[in-house]
Amino acid sequence: MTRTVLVTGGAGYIGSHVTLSLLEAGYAVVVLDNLSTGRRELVHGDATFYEGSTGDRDLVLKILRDHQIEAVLHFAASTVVPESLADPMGYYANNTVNSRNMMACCAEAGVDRFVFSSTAAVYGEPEELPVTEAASLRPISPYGHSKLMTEQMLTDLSRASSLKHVILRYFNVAGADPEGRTGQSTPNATHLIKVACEAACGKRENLTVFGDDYDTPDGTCIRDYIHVTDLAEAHLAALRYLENNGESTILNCGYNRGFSIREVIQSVEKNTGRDLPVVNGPRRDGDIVSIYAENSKILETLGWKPQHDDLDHIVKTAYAWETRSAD
Ligand SMILES: NC(=O)c1ccc[n+]([C@@H]2O[C@H](COP(=O)([O-])OP(=O)(O)OC[C@H]3O[C@@H](n4cnc5c(N)ncnc54)[C@H](O)[C@@H]3O)[C@@H](O)[C@H]2O)c1
Ligand SMILES: O=c1ccn([C@@H]2O[C@H](COP(=O)(O)OP(=O)(O)O[C@H]3O[C@H](CO)[C@@H](O)[C@H](O)[C@H]3O)[C@@H](O)[C@H]2O)c(=O)[nH]1
Repeated sequence: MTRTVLVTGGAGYIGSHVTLSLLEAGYAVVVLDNLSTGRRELVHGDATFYEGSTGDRDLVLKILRDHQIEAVLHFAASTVVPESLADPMGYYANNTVNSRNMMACCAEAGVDRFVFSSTAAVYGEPEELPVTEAASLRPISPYGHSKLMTEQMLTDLSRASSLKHVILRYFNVAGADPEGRTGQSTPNATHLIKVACEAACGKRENLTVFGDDYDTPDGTCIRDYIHVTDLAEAHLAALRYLENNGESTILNCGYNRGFSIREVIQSVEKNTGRDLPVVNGPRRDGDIVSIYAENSKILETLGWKPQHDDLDHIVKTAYAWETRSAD
């Protein structure tokens, strides 16, 4: 029997990749997206699409019941760290309050598998690297807090009900489907690799490095860039884990290593053959200096086997998408 899953945020960057993987694996997919940053054309033709909000209780309950949804993969969110500093109430409304609605609807409709898109931002500045799931949780942005509050609600609900969850803490997601079927088309994107690829193909005048006086080897911030296709496979593995009665758990999604902004720029220049117009700017508020994932827990728990752990490959697939998409 075909299993049907609900993907919130399925018109977005990561949700559209996971939808592809789910369809390929034989799931039926329903997408709920309000198109605030997502694109209608990124919703796969074989998925059923609802334009609407995760905060709309009646709509969410109707979808869960009409489609006999077995699991929810909850991507829909506001995702930009600096934007969250300027608009904290908006971030708590969309990321925390609307996520509460999704969980409450699942409890009411008897949907008891929930995969949640959390973030490395819940750790704040780590005391030790690589960072494990057991590290202190001290977010430094409203975005990180809004996600941590959702993690807490989910943990409490799972204790009090039959719901089981996998919380995936993504590190910096980048790249695009190697077959070019989907990619990142977020308007006014702020993500480093996306912005660098836009600059490389002349869609932006330059790339500003936000701070080069940090206490790191080359003075710029360090992140763990994970290929979006590997992340999509982690979601499939998480779903299967819950189907096999796995216990609720929290897992880092990253590669155990970090790259500085300068290293990313070098990779973009090498793989695009373009000199990037780079400008040195001031530090950006809310930035963590250095963070990368300890990933042994996800490898052991889900049997996840990353296939795309290579910065040059990540950059090449991101650039290939950038040069074929008009936006
Ligand atoms: N991109 C990253 O590096 C990264 C890292 C860590 C965590 N995440 C998390 O992954 C998830 C997906 O991020 P993304 O990079 O694909 O961003 P995205 O902006 O491309 O996708 C988010 C999608 O959610 C939709 N959406 C937002 N609010 C909604 C609402 N109330 N109702 C219905 N739809 C709504 C948007 O229209 C969009 O399609 C988010 O939860 C984000 O916090 C992303
Ligand atoms: O034009 C740019 C864009 C970014 N950066 C820097 O590059 C690093 C990475 O920034 P960015 O790509 O914006 O990612 P983060 O702020 O680390 O946040 C991303 O990664 C988090 C997980 O680590 C997710 O939760 C967020 O949703 C996602 O936006 C930071 O030091 C930025 O200051 C620049 O110097 N110039």
